[in-house]
Amino acid sequence: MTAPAPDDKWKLKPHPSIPKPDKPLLVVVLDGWGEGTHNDDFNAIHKADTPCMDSLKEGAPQRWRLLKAHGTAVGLPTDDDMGNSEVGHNALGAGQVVDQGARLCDKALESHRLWDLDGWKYLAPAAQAGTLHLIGLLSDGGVHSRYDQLLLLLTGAAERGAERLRVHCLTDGRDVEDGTSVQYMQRLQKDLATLREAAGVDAAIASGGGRMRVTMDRYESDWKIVERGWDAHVLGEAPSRFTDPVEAVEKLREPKALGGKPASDQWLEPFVIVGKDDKPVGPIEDGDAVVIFNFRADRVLELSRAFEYEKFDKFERKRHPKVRFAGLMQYDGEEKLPKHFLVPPPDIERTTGEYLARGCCVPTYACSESQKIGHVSFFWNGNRGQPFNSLETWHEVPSDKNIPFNEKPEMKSREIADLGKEALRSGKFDGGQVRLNFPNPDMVGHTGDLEATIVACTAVDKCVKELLDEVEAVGGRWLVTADHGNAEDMVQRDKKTGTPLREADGRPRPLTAHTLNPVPVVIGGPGLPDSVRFREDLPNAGLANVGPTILNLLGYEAPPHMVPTLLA
Ligand SMILES: O=C(O)[C@H](O)COP(=O)(O)O
Ligand SMILES: [Mn+2]
Ligand SMILES: [Mn+2]
Repeated sequence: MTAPAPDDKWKLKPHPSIPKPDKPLLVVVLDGWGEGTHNDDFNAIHKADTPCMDSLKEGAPQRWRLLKAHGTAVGLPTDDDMGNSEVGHNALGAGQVVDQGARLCDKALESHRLWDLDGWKYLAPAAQAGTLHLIGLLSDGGVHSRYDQLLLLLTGAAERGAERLRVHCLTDGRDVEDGTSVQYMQRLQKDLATLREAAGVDAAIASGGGRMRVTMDRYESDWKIVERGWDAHVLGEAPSRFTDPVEAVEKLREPKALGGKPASDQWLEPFVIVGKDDKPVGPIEDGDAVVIFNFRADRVLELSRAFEYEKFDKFERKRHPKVRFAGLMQYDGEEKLPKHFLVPPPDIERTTGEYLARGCCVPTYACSESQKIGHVSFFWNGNRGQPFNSLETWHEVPSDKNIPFNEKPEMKSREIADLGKEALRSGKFDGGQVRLNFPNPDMVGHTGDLEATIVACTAVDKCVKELLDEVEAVGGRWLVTADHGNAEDMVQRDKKTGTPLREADGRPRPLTAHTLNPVPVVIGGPGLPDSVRFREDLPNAGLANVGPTILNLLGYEAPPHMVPTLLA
């Protein structure tokens, strides 16, 4: 295939002092690798064997620094919001801080503008004549959804003629403390009772299940997860049927064996709520309205396809109701999926990837395993599901299916490292970028299993060492960073003192969620002129500053709309 010709619109000026490399720039994202404030037994990175990352931190202080990876630095509503992969990779790749989904939805709900937009106007007739179904993650995590937004959607719809409302809840335990599914169900039951009372509507919880087992798969890692959700939410079919949603999660959490651990909220089996007549209270029927109330794309794109497309072969839908379907946001702007949405998504334009592909015409190789391939491609390129052109190669290593990743903490890090080394050696990406994401610190961190996360961080550090050695051998350059914290803090702590919190029996209370900690960024490589180092006048730099820095490391000046480079 002939290489695309440079498009003048996307050309970048050569960097005044950093020559274009004739070898690749390696970019490594260690997913969930934060810089902890507590170097104690619950900091899996501190406890892991990490000679490579330690040496990078000690070796070249002018080429190692911390970056903000949470809150407003990555476009989230407040600085109490933890970072996450979506906003993190968006910022890294775009070199800009954009208002992210959570914030855009907050604004549209607070101003009531949401109800005047096309998305609601499309849903309204079906919401008023039929049942309005809301499907999404039930928690305050603020990573995929947020409880208060669900409540505003319910009350707003009821005020605008929706008389029958059904909520299909995925339980969390990943972005919030495990076990809180019970409280969230109780809270929703109470709020729905108030809504029934105040607005005289018929509102109820209709189905649910654990987010890692039901509905919220991503990057087509395991369509069975979506199928379980389809059966429960749409068909009203699940192995477990309950009349009471709180009892449902309590029972499904019960330890399998006497004295065993309760089941994680993340992995609860699907359930359907039935009435006294033992019939499901809220299957989805022709003429209904359906809205997914997650604002984040990756874990609801597959369910969206199942609702949106006549032609569908990923699992047997058995019945495909004719509904008016919308997302809280549009989850893929290129695929226009879903066609209808309540709030316009973040508008992430003129990203580093587009300049490099269309104007500089340098090659990019992006690789990770299924669980994070979309992070280094889709999110990195500003929520675009296709490469900009043939200069971009996206390579997915299939992840293990349907296992809690603490059972195999090395995940596919070995394969990713080997593919990265091959790409570096191949010559195919000279002058361009070899970009890798290692999911381990995050995916294993989310299980709350401290020992497994220590193994995960040790494995990843070894991979980084091998990759940097390969860059040394080929004479390239490298940048290593992360997208948010997770593994560096594996225990819930007293907010004031930082003391680890414990259960009644003294066991530490695991922290499965991301953190608000900064992340490291470090540069180097034999191809980098000795004069290149980090500037000291950007104390509040964040992930977005990595974007222009990557362009500089590739020998280009960054375009003026991006945030400042990290380089002096
Ligand atoms: O989707 C998930 O796995 C978590 O909610 C967020 O994790 P990520 O932002 O690291 O993907
Ligand atoms: Mn992440
Ligand atoms: Mn995560």
